[in-house]
Amino acid sequence: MTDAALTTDTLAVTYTGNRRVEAVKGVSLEFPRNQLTAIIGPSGCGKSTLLKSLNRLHEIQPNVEISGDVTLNGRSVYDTDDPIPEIRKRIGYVPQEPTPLPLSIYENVAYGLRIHGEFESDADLDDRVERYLRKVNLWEEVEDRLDAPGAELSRGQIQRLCLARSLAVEPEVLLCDEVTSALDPVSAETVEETLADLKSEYTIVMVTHSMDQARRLADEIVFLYLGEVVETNDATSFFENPQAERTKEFVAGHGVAVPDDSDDEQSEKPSVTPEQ
Ligand SMILES: Nc1ncnc2c1ncn2[C@@H]1O[C@H](COP(=O)(O)OP(=O)(O)OP(=O)(O)O)[C@@H](O)[C@H]1O
Repeated sequence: MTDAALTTDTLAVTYTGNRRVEAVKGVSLEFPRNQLTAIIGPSGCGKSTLLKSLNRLHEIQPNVEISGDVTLNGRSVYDTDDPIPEIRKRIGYVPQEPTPLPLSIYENVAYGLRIHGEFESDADLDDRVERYLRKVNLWEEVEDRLDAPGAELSRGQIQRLCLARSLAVEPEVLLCDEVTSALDPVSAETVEETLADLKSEYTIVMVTHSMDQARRLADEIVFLYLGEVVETNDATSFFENPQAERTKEFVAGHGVAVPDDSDDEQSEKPSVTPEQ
């Protein structure tokens, strides 16, 4: 049986604004411990919505309904009295856009540790900041300018700084939402190399548009289509021996886009009904 750090049980997410959109439709998944799982699928299939619902990040926007559950190391993420910041500490999130805090390089990493009071002395804080900058392969590039603003770094360096900030509070799971797609190819490669180094030590769930990146990095693949899981498998089996017809088409590079609403009334798209 899989040793799963994170599981979902018939998790469903519906946007209830001007129109109802069933973005994630009753998804049950297991994310294995200390492995990198890539969530892939065509644009609009619900990848980001699924990722954000894993640590309740979607709750920062109005008009979202959720049912089902997420379990982190045996404890419900939804049916709990734990404060949401505590949940998001245990399940970290790195967004697509590299976003430094308006603080120094050092303080960007120290930030969460200071908030959660998780250091014993200044020397301990220094050690932790260095440890996590090393983990993301950034220490040697910044050790002589730790007091400089984080925003002065290159975008690839900032994204690694954001990874260090997330890792410093020792999350049980790390969510990565297209973390290389806003970067130039060289920066994207350095961030990808960092994820490759981290993945045996952390449970990582990553959304990516890049099949090549999923092939290079992922241990496990979840293929979503129209808010449902079409296929999930270890990466080698998924790419070399896809089972579902939809997966075969997707892997072969076909059927990539969810049809546009305006093209065809009968076309497949996330279930949308007008607001009552
Ligand atoms: N805040 C929102 N309000 C209403 N509908 C939304 C909202 N966010 C996403 N959606 C809809 O939910 C569906 C899933 O969107 P989501 O962003 O999760 O897909 P995705 O697979 O991550 O897309 P992409 O690959 O383009 O980033 C889409 O139909 C989208 O239009």
